[in-house]
Amino acid sequence: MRSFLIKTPCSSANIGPGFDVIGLALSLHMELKVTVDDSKTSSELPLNCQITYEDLSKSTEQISLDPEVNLITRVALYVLRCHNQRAFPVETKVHISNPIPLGRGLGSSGTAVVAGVMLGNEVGNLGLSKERLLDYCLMIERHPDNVAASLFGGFVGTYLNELKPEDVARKEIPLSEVLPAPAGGIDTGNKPPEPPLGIGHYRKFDWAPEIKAIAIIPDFVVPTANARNVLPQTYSRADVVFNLQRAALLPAALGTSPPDPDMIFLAMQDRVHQPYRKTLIPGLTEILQFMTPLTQPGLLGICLSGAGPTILALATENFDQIADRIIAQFASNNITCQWKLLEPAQAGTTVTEI
Ligand SMILES: Nc1ncnc2c1ncn2[C@@H]1O[C@H](COP(=O)(O)OP(=O)(O)O)[C@@H](O)[C@H]1O
Ligand SMILES: N[C@@H](CCOP(=O)(O)O)C(=O)O
Repeated sequence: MRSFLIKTPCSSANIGPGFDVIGLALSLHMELKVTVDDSKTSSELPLNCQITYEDLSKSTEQISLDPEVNLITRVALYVLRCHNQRAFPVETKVHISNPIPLGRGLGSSGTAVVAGVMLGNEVGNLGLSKERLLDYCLMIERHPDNVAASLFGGFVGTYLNELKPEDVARKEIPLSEVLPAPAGGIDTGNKPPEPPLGIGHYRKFDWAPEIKAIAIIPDFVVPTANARNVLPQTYSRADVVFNLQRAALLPAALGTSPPDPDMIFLAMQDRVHQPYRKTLIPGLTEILQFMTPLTQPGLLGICLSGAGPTILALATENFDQIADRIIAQFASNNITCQWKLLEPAQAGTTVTEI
């Protein structure tokens, strides 16, 4: 019998100008308690796997307990099947405790994908490195900012490699072939497409220890796919240059101690995704405009977290007042919120024997 714990932090992607590039792992962790009972020789469980789910975030969405449907186990099966293992080992039990709210811009799906690749790697005894597991994540999540933060931890800058034409084609295989629709318990025997080597890479940046992250989480869902559909296909040169200037400053601004509020506030401005997502998030325009380090002592910068609707405010003090002002702005649009004071989660995803 083997028992182990997989702990994966949530993420806040983009941090203003770093759309699909910059990510920050935060101290809200999903945990998977896994047991593999190898004293048994066969199992009645579908795909030899039993899932239990503890929702600590009070989300309204029901998470499937079918291992062929649940995102975490589906991703684990993808990794296993790439290595000629068709099902979980007899007999696998996975208990998921999840405090990360779903569809709010705190990387719940990226966290699930990262936990899933880790689960496949561990139960299959595959011995894949985290760097290789990032390739598997990218076959599913497609942008590296949130998954790299959840996998490696901390404040990261990410990029995708220029791949050879045949590898580009493999990387762009439709998601329906990577994670095929559930086959109703019937094993189709198909081997899924393996990721090309070295799709995605990351670099960790410093983070000034004084800086804390306030996450203001509205009580409504914005699916990331919808928030990507409202973005334009092309941008003006002026808007691209505006974001490049700020993204180049951001790591130095957030890594320097003591933090310079004016520099950070400027470095967190964005013209690539936030202006377009305002249509999905009532009050976002006002929230991004009405608070500055001058009007709000302690505030350093403010942005949309991931694809939203969560707002991320970085600050050194007066956390309650900053959160209260943002919550009041949402309340004027009849939207209620919860908020959390978080810190960077430097360790990323960990596996501990228990
Ligand atoms: N722990 C989980 N287990 C299974 N599915 C999950 C889990 N977390 C997220 N998901 C799936 O991901 C969806 C949310 O993904 P997405 O729209 O990208 O929002 P987010 O900004 O939270 O990542 C959920 O609706 C759910 O289908
Ligand atoms: N760069 C992506 C990040 C999505 O993050 P999530 O937390 O909303 O899943 C984007 O902005 O679309």
